[in-house]
Amino acid sequence: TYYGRHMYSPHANTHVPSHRAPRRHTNMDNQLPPETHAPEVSGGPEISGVPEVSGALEGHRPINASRVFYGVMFDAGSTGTRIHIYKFIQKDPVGLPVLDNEMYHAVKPGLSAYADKPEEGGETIRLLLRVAKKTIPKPEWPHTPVVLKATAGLRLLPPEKAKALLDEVKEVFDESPFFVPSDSVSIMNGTNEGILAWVTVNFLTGHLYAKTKKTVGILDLGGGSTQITFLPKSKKTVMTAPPSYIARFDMFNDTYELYTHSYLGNGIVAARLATLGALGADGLDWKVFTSSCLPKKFREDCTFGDLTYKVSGIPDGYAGYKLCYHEVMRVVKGIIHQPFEVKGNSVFFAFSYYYDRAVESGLIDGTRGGVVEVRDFKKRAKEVCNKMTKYRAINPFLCMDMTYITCLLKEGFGFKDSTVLQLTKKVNNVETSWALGATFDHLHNLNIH
Ligand SMILES: Nc1nc2c(ncn2[C@@H]2O[C@H](COP(=O)(O)OP(=O)(O)O)[C@@H](O)[C@H]2O)c(=O)[nH]1
Repeated sequence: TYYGRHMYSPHANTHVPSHRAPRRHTNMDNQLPPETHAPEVSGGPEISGVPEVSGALEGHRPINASRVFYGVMFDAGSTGTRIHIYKFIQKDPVGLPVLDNEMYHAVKPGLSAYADKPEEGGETIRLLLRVAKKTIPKPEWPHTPVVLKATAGLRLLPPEKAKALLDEVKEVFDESPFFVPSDSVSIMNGTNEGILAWVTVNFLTGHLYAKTKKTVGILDLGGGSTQITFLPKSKKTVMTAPPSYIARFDMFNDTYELYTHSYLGNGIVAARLATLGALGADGLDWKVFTSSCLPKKFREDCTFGDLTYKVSGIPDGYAGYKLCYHEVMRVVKGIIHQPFEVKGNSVFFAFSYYYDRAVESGLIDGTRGGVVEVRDFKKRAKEVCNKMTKYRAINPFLCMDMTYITCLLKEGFGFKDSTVLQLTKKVNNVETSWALGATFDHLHNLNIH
């Protein structure tokens, strides 16, 4: 539970009147369910978004009663679809709600695998909505917003196929008993994906309340794209970054200026195919794509998005870390921008596939996560690549993935060997993902510009 420390606000309830109303944003959905849609609270603290909900309920509930409400966020990723059901408690009508807990469930493959059969894709959403029905009490269904945001998988599909999938999801939502805001189903842009994951992690770690402006950076490695986001300490980082890598947004009465970028095609699965020279290639029916990053006798069909590729090791050639590093470089060199200050001593939280691969290779414990340095990924990558048969049963791509992660961190972002990575799946039992930040955005008017 998140009483006290995990309030929305850096000031908690007592300082609420010092809040000005966050500016209403234009680019993201922000509506309240029908019965709870309140007029601006007049005379009270000027807060828009969630606190209005409580204002609306004053008429038919005792003023001091705690109210519980829910938010449902779907993460339609390239490798899977996940549902996050958040339960919030509104302790008093004018105070800020508190995140009580999260229910999480995931299915594979992702929506993009259903590019040619959207109805079947919609079925996976129906399945996940059943989890929401089991978790959320029936009387709350009509007040509970359901929102789906898609990431790299749908960004990479031809627009008409992506649209057919989103239309199907919207139909499934409309048939459900939940509240469906307009624009409830969309493809999220990479900048928001980075910002919202940063918001989640800094909220859960308590950095958003501390007035110190001390925050942590985040590294998110998906199947199709990868994101880096941090609050620059040095003006030079901002000045030397490509302008589109600097994003400003308002939250809790503060304006933040973040360095953030999402590299489409640099997620771990897309990077595998690019390393193999298979992304964008023709002749997929007959070509076999080979790599020295794979066990020599390995051969498999790999599906990503709506395409299938034949891949294999090099049966009578060499395999190992050095050759593999050379191969993965083609996915990194000249593509990834090195921010000025990552050579410093900042701490980054790394999750998603950074976490999964660290577990598979034995770098960290699968339940507790852990702290590693960039050099640990490199050392373990070498071990995995030089003992491919040992790790083959766990994951035949482990050498390629670990080598890619090492290359991305060092050659790509330019991290030092000694840079500390906090590998985290959950903070206080809540998943580290952009989904919580996106739910806040929906409920609370983050203003991203
Ligand atoms: N534990 C956990 N893992 C997540 C969550 N969201 C995404 N992931 C992980 O993120 C990785 C896949 O990213 P995905 O969304 O498919 O790729 P993208 O489309 O490129 O962003 C996998 O390692 C997932 O297990 C989450 O909420 N919790």
